[in-house]
Amino acid sequence: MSRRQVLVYRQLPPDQLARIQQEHDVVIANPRVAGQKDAFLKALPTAEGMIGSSYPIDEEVLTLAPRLEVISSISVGLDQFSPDALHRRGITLCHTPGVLTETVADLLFAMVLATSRRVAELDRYVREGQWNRSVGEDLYGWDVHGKTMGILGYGRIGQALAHRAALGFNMPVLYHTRTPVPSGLPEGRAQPVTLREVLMQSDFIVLVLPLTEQTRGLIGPQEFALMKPGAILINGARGPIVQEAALLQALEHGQLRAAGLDVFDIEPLPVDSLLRTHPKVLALPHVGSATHETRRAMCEMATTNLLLALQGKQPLAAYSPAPAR
Ligand SMILES: NC(=O)c1ccc[n+]([C@@H]2O[C@H](COP(=O)([O-])OP(=O)(O)OC[C@H]3O[C@@H](n4cnc5c(N)ncnc54)[C@H](O)[C@@H]3O)[C@@H](O)[C@H]2O)c1
Ligand SMILES: O=C(O)[C@H](O)CO
Repeated sequence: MSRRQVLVYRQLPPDQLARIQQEHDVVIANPRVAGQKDAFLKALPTAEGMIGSSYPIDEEVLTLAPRLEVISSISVGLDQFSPDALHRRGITLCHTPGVLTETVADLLFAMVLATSRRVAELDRYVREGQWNRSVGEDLYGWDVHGKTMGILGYGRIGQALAHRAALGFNMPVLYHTRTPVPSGLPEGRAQPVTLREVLMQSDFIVLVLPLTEQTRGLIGPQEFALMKPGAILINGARGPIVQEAALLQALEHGQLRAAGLDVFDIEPLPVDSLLRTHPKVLALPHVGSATHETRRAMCEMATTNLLLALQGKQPLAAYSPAPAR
């Protein structure tokens, strides 16, 4: 097996990098790190494999990389790529589904609890020295157990979230997804419904579906208007699925009680974003899968995917286009 040229465009644990270096010649250049963009661009013309994440591999990048055969993304989401275009060009696109499912579901549920019980807001209250008497109603939160959980996108993570809600917190679950699937829960604990029904009937609306042409801007003024007054929106999917201006309006007008956001239109969130300082927003820096165990598992899986694909073998998980109907 001949050595190939691999471009590593995000930091890997040393042992995973060593696995690649054992078989291939490696250039390390992260275009998001100051001073490394030129090295990234310079490596593209000879790159046959790439591994990384969080950087758009667009037409401009691909035009510079005519020898590319494999891209291994350290993510489950494929929105940094044009998967069908890559497929047409014969480039294998691998990703890391499954190994992060439970970790992301944990974080989504943490956001449900934190927004409803006002955890971050009350932490600020104590730190700022405002706790000088028993708290009054103005600082009370709202119960989570028994409330209705609405999930948009009932795939791996959506189902793991539904388990936590239904079995851990006795919450009725409503879900809407592109491809109908059984709930995976005991009879009567979760129901597939329309998007409109999720929006109208849920106390919590959690987004955990991919960013695609169909889902971009999916939640806008009309969808916010359908929500129960006092609903809480959690976006653990991708920022552009929610229209940020409409989200701010819904928070301002009291339609939404709070929003828990792990993802944003522009990441990192610009310092002048109104979402950064909004009192009803719980903002996290895209950390759904960011635990030591899971980020390591993602890097291992992505490395294995890259090595298998460069050997001409089937990777553990690769994109394949939906069959034509
Ligand atoms: N915040 C984070 O750090 C983080 C971490 C992992 C994943 N994610 C996001 O979560 C997404 C889901 O991950 P997963 O592993 O559960 O994927 P998955 O493929 O198992 O599930 C996605 C679900 O969304 C549904 N869906 C797709 N298009 C839809 C549409 N137009 N309307 C309704 N439903 C639609 C699919 O039918 C599927 O059930 C990823 O694509 C990624 O964007 C975010
Ligand atoms: O899609 C994913 O895996 C997460 O959002 C991390 O990028």
